[in-house]
Amino acid sequence: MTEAGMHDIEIRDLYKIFGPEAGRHVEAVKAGLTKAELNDRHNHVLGLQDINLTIPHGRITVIMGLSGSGKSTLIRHINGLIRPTVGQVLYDGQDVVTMTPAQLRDFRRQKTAMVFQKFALLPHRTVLRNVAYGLDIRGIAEAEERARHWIGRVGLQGYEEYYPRQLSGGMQQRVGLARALANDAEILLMDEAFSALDPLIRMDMQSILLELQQELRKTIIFITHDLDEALRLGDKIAILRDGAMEQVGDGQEIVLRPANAYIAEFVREVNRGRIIEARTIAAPAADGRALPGFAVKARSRLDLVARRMTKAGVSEAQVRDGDRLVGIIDLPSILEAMVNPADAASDD
Ligand SMILES: Nc1ncnc2c1ncn2[C@@H]1O[C@H](COP(=O)(O)OP(=O)(O)OP(=O)(O)O)[C@@H](O)[C@H]1O
Repeated sequence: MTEAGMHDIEIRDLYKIFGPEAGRHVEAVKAGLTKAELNDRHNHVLGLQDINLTIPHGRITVIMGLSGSGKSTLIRHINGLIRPTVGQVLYDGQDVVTMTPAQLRDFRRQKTAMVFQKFALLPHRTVLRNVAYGLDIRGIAEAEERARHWIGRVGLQGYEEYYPRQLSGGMQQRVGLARALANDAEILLMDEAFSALDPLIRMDMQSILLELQQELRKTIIFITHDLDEALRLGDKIAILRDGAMEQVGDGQEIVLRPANAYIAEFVREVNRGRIIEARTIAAPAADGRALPGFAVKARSRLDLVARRMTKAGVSEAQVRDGDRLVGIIDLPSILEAMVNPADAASDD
C-alpha cells in the first residue's frame, strides 16, 4: 500500500450498511452477498462496500455514479456526518470515525466547507452577510473585508447588498462558492453543486472553479452524476455503482481503458478528442529520421492538435514538453484515437 501524503484523505476498507443490525451483515457482504440479496433477505440497504480511495491534497477528486450509487453517503463519511459500519477515514493520521464529538466539530469547522446543490443561502441576509456568515459566528474581525474579497473573486462585485432572491441561480451558486471559500477551509465538499444550473451557466461555474483552483489548490471532493462534468473537473475520478467502486483513474485512463463493460458503456458517447492528450498517443521518434518541422504541446488535447495541424497543412508533428521531445504524432493516429473502438467495430 502506498503511504498517504500530508493532508491526503485516505478511505480504507469502508463498508456502510443501513439498518438496525448492520454490523451482523458485513461478513456476508464481504463474502459476496449482493445489494439486492441483502435487501430481499435481511431488509438492510447496502450503501457502500469495500471502498479504498486516496483523495489527494490540493487536487479535484470527482465521485461519480448514477442515482443511488452511494455518492452522498460517501461524501458524508468524510466530514463524519455518517459513520461507517466498518472502515477508516484518515486525515493526517487521525481517523475521522473515532474522533470525539468535540474533535469532529473542530475538524468540520476548521478543515471543511460544503457547497450544496440547493445553494442553502439565508434569504433575509444580503450577499455580503451570507458570505461573511461563517466568519461572523466565529467572531473574525475582518469578516467583511474577507467576504468582499471572495465576492469579487467569484465575479459578483457590485452585488454585495443584493438579497438571494434578486439573483439568478448561477449567481446564487457563486455566493455559495464564495461563502465556502471565505471560510478558508482546506477541504471543499461539493455535492452536485452545479447540477441544478442551466448547461451554459453550469459550464461557467466549472470554469470559475477551475480558474480559482489553479491558484487555491484546495482538496476538492466533487460529486456529480454527469460524466462530462467529471471529465472536465476531475484530476482523479472515482466511479461508484451499487455502493462499489468500479474504477478509479484520471479522465484519460477511464476513457481509454474502461475497467469493465459498465464503464465502457458509460464513456461511449464521450468526445474523446477533448479528453485525450497528444502525449498519450505520441509514437517514439525513429532513429536517424528527420523530425517534422511542426510542433505541438504534450498536454494539448487531440481536437486542438488536429485543428492546428490541419490549419498549418501538415500531417505530422513533434510532441514537445518544453525542451523535451516526447514523440511524433500524425493525423491518421489522431483520427484513430478520436473514434471509439466500439463504434468503429459496429460499422465494419
Ligand atoms: N439513511 C438511509 N437509510 C437507508 N438507506 C439509505 C440511507 N441513506 C442512503 N440510503 C441508501 O443507500 C444507497 C446510496 O444512496 P446515496 O444517497 O448515497 O446515493 P447517491 O449516489 O448520492 O444518489 P443520488 O444522486 O440520488 O443522491 C441507496 O440505495 C439509498 O437508498
